[in-house]
Amino acid sequence: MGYRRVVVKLGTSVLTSGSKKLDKAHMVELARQMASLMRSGVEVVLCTSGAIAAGREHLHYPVLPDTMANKQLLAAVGQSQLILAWSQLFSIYGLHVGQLLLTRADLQDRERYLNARDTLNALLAHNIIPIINENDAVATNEIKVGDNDNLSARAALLCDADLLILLTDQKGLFDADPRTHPDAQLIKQVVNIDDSLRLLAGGSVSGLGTGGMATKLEAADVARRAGIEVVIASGHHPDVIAKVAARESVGTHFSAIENPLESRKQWILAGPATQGKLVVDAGASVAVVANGRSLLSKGIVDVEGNFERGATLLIVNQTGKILAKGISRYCANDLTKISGKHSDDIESLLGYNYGDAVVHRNDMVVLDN
Ligand SMILES: Nc1ncnc2c1ncn2[C@@H]1O[C@H](COP(=O)(O)OP(=O)(O)O)[C@@H](O)[C@H]1O
Ligand SMILES: N[C@@H](CCC(=O)OP(=O)(O)O)C(=O)O
Repeated sequence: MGYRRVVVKLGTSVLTSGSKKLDKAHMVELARQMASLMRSGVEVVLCTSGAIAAGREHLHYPVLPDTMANKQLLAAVGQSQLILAWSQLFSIYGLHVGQLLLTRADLQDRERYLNARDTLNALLAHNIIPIINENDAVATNEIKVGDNDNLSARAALLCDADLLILLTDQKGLFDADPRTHPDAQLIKQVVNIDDSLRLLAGGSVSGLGTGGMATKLEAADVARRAGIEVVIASGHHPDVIAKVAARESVGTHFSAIENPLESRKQWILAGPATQGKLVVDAGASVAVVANGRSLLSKGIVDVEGNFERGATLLIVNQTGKILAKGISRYCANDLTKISGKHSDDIESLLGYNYGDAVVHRNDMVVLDN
C-alpha cells in the first residue's frame, strides 16, 4: 500500500552538500522531488535544518565567540533566508509553504501540542507544504528538542505521518561510521533498535550536522513506536524521495512496531523532557515490562532528581537500563519517603495519598522492547 503522509527531514549536510553555503541547485532538485510526490497524492511535511549555516553564509562568515546568543543571532538571520529560499523554490512548482518554528515547550504542553497539530493539518488540507525547524532564535537549551532528527520524529507523530525520511550525507546507517571506517557495511533493514545498534551509531564529526546517527536512531525509535516507518538515506541519491516512497530498497529501512502506542502515550514518549529517574528492583522490572503493571512504591530503590508531581520520569533497573518513561503521581520528596514501602503505608507516611500507583500504567510507555 502507498504512503499517505510523509515527513522529509533534510540535514544541514544535505542542504549544503558538505560546503559552507546552501546548495540552491540541490535544494531545487529536492523541492522538485517533494512537489512530484505531492502531485502523486502523498502529503509532504518538510523538516529543514540549515538556518545556522544560512546565517553564517548571509553574514559572510563572521568570526563570533561560540555563545548561545551568537548561535541565536545566526539562526535568526539564517531562518529568514532559509524560508525565503524554500518559498521561492517551491513556487517554481506552484506550491505555497507555511512555516512552523517549534520548541520542546510547544510539544510539552498537551494543548500547544494539539494546536500545532491543527495548524499542520490545516496547511496540508490546503495543499500547502508545512516547513518545520526548531525555533533556535528563542529556544534555550532547557526548552530545545536540540536536533532536527528528534524534531522531525515529533513532527511525524504530530501530523500522524506513516513515513519519516531522514536524508543525510551517508547512504544510511552503517555498522560503523564510514568516515572513520571506510569498509563499514550499510545496514539495510532494522526491526528492533537495541543497545547493540545504538553502539554503532556515532555523533556528527563533519562540523555541519548536529547529533550524527545517534540522534537519527533516537528519532527512528520514537517514530516506529508510533507506527511510523523510517528510512535513513542519502539526500544526494538520484530521485531518493520517490524511490523511498515507492518502497524501493534505498538506505536503511526501520519497520514500524505492530501495535503502535495510542495518541496520549505517543505524546508521553515524544513531548515532555524527563526530569528525573526512578531506579527499580527486579520484581518491579518484571511487573512493569513483562506484565504491563503500574509501578508501585515497594519496587523503587532510588529516586534521582528534584521534581514535582506530574513530572515525566525515566524508570530504570539497577544496572541503569531504561525500562519505561512515565508520569509520576508523587513529587521527588514524597517518593524518597515512600520508596521501598508498601502502598498501604503511603497515607501514614505522607499524611495523604494520590493512589497506589506511583506511575500508573496508563501514564507509562514501556521502552525495554
Ligand atoms: N554508524 C554510522 N553510519 C553512518 N553514519 C554515521 C554513523 N555513525 C556516525 N555517523 C556520522 O553521522 C553523520 C551524519 O549526521 P550529521 O552530521 O548530524 O548530518 P545531518 O546534517 O544530515 O543531520 C555522517 O556524516 C557520519 O559521519
Ligand atoms: N535547527 C538547526 C539544525 C539542527 C540540526 O539538527 O541540524 P542537522 O543535524 O544538520 O539536521 C538549524 O536550522 O541550523
